[in-house]
Amino acid sequence: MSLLATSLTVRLSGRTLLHRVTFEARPGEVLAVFGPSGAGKTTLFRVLVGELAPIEGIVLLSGDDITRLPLFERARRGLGYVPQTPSVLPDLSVRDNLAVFERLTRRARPPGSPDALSIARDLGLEPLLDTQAARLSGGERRRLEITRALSAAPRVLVCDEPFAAVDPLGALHVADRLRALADAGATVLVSDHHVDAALRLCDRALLLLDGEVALEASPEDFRAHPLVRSRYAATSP
Ligand SMILES: Nc1ncnc2c1ncn2[C@@H]1O[C@H](COP(=O)(O)OP(=O)(O)OP(=O)(O)O)[C@@H](O)[C@H]1O
Repeated sequence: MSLLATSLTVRLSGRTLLHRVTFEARPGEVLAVFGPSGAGKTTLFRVLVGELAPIEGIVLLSGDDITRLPLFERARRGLGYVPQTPSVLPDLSVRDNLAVFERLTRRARPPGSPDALSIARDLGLEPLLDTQAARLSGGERRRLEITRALSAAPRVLVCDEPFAAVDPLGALHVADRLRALADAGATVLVSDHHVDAALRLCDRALLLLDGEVALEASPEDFRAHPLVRSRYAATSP
């Protein structure tokens, strides 16, 4: 499923947080959204998933206008979301967190899509299945949130900082899983300040500056672009 954003504009408390943001993310690809803190990445993702309404612009999912649909309705259509802020149920075990989410998001999963326990195993969570989520480290919690999102076999996955607090080896496993999801035909959006990991994973990269798309490029061109180097990251060649 493609995700098309056209001219998205968000204004809150008298400030313009997004201005005419337009891009398309296509099935089979990973699109990375980069930008300095405060550039508007989380704001953009919240608009895409239905947590925040734009004052202008539209979001199309596979050609359908979903701009006014609530988050749960978008989820039902196959739009998954890993928010930036913690979203586990702290009193439940890892296993029960996965089971509750599976019940909530039950929808026809494509044949052959991996189940929650096999994803949990791949992401190193197997020894923690009976641990209370409140006792997880930041990186372990992040891997649980990603496992949960992947277990719904989303057709579009919007992932806000998937590598946050995840150690380097864990980040490789997370990246492999996100790549596999895209290779199976899903559309994946990520935003993360782990620039190297995200650039290795993505097919295309956007740079958001002050709420506007300043650049759209291949990972190679993005890495070398003067605007990226001067305004965001001193990337290694
Ligand atoms: N509810 C709100 N009301 C007013 N301003 C807000 C609100 N939520 C966020 N902002 C502001 O919008 C701007 C963009 O925030 P956003 O969280 O989208 O940035 P970001 O690019 O995701 O940053 P980071 O990389 O630090 O996560 C920030 O300046 C933030 O202070």
